[in-house]
Amino acid sequence: MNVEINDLTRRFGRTRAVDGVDLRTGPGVLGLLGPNGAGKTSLLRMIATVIPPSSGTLRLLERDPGAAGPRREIRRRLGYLPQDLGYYPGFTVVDFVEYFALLKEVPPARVPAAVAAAVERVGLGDKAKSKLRTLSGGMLRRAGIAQAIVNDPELLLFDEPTAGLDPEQRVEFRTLLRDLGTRATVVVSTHLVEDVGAACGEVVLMHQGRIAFQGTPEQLTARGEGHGTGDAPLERGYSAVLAEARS
Ligand SMILES: Nc1ncnc2c1ncn2[C@@H]1O[C@H](COP(=O)(O)OP(=O)(O)OP(=O)(O)O)[C@@H](O)[C@H]1O
Repeated sequence: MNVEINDLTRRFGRTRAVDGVDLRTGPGVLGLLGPNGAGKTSLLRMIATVIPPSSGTLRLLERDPGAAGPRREIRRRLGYLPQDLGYYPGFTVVDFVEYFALLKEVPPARVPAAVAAAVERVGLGDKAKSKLRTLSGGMLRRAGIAQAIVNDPELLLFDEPTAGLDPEQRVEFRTLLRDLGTRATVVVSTHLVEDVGAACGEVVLMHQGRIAFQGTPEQLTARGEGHGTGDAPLERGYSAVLAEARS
């Protein structure tokens, strides 16, 4: 199992952003759904080793991120696209992705090819030498995806990766997700249930810091049959589960 989480809780003052979550997952694409404030970002940040849990246990890539040595190794082998990634405006796309490759300790001799491959994979080959300040929001998001995949990670965490992408790019990104999920564990937080239907083998729906549903997209769809509101079957499943969690 690449991710093993037991009774994980993260508090911010009196708020329990994540409240007793259990989750185990191996290779494949896992979609993380839930309304604003459900705890998706907080859960991803703990898995990304950016914030520690308040309580509970977390094992990543068979290692304990609470200890400095294993945490460093986990960080070398993971990729993370946060919701609001900072960009140095004067960097080119290549400078930016290369910077992350070096942070992740990709062997220097392999960096140029790894950077070129990541930039191509997100469709930014023709913008490789462009300064970040000249890119559109969607292109910046793709540069962010490139930095997350540059080290060929075994654990990939995307926080709302399709926000700002145009429809064609979103479709291409879903193809990339499916491809990445054949080898890595990919956890993707999104508000777009279409992303989940198209790219995820498994879905977790969070509500108030807890897991309200875990299963396949088909199982979530089944929860909406006959009730639930929404234009698409998955949306009806989503709303039916949330309505039940709130009642
Ligand atoms: N650094 C923080 N300090 C204080 N409260 C926080 C912090 N981060 C998150 N929270 C709170 O924790 C709860 C969960 O937030 P989180 O960002 O994890 O949810 P989310 O599901 O990612 O939401 P969204 O869909 O809006 O991105 C919210 O009530 C939020 O206000």
